[in-house]
Amino acid sequence: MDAQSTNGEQQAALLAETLPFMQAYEHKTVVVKYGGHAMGNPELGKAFARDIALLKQSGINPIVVHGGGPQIGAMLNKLGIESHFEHGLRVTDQRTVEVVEMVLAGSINKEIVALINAEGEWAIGLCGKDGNMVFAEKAKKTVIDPDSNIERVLDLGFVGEPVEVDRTLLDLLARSELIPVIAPVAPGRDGATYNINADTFAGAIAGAVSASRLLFLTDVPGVLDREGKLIKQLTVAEARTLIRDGTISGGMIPKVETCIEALERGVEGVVILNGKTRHAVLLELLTEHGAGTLIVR
Ligand SMILES: Nc1ncnc2c1ncn2[C@@H]1O[C@H](COP(=O)(O)OP(=O)(O)O)[C@@H](O)[C@H]1O
Ligand SMILES: CC(=O)N[C@@H](CCC(=O)OP(=O)(O)O)C(=O)O
Repeated sequence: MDAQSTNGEQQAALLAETLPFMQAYEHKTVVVKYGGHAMGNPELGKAFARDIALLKQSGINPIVVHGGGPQIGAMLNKLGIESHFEHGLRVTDQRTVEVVEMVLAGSINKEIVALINAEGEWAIGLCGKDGNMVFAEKAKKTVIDPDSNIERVLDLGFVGEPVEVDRTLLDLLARSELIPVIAPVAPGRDGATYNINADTFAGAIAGAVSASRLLFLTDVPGVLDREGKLIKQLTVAEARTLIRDGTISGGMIPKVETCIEALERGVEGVVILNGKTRHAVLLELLTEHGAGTLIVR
């Protein structure tokens, strides 16, 4: 067989594999959470934007929710503002929330919009404030102290939890050429601006629009066990045990908690995968060999 026909056969095999997936997702909504740790490499950023553009061109309805934790950290550092995390969430005072809004809804949001637009699509940058999309309340987070086993309430300042999501604007955009790119900042009915963990925000959006898939792009292959090996599938009960025993820690906690809530809200499939793999989104959605950790009921 000559090289040309081998190449042709490979292309046909690839098409045969991807077409049924494309058909299955046609007109379906896929929420992609693009984490701050998965950003930063221009080549990978372009590949991510290409994937999102291709989804839209294939008749799928992508919604991007992005984070930017490391980028917020760098800006706070520059400004000499200290910040620390509790249970994976940034304790946020008034000055910090101003920086969070500037970095998330400002520079990062517009960078992602520009990357997708450069792929020939029409992206629109939003945050929870736009179109009355999301309203938040001060987060009421409690944790059990592992030493004393006593529950304590965390005061995280202007950290919010989404309590109302209005899908009107997202439904309008789904019927248009526009791809929403959303920063996890939202107003409260009290007039304050809240900093919302991007994973939590993505879960709330995915739940409100009854997404078919919610993908979390991060900087690790998925949920890892104590030996650092990828766990390909996790039930909700197993995930809760791994949080309790400390195998899942830091930023992975809100991610996994969100996966659990999203499944409970009726999102069909939730996956945590490595955003540093080229074309991670396309590979996950359109091929048999899904990467990352699939969380199931
Ligand atoms: N069991 C675990 N498996 C994988 N990652 C974990 C685990 N426990 C904690 N982590 C940490 O969670 C991080 C991913 O969460 P986070 O830093 O919030 O990323 P992102 O910015 O993508 O949301 C990983 O880089 C890793 O350091
Ligand atoms: C309350 C809270 O922790 N908010 C996050 C929002 C950004 C975020 O979640 O970004 P990643 O997805 O890149 O981690 C923060 O201030 O870092």
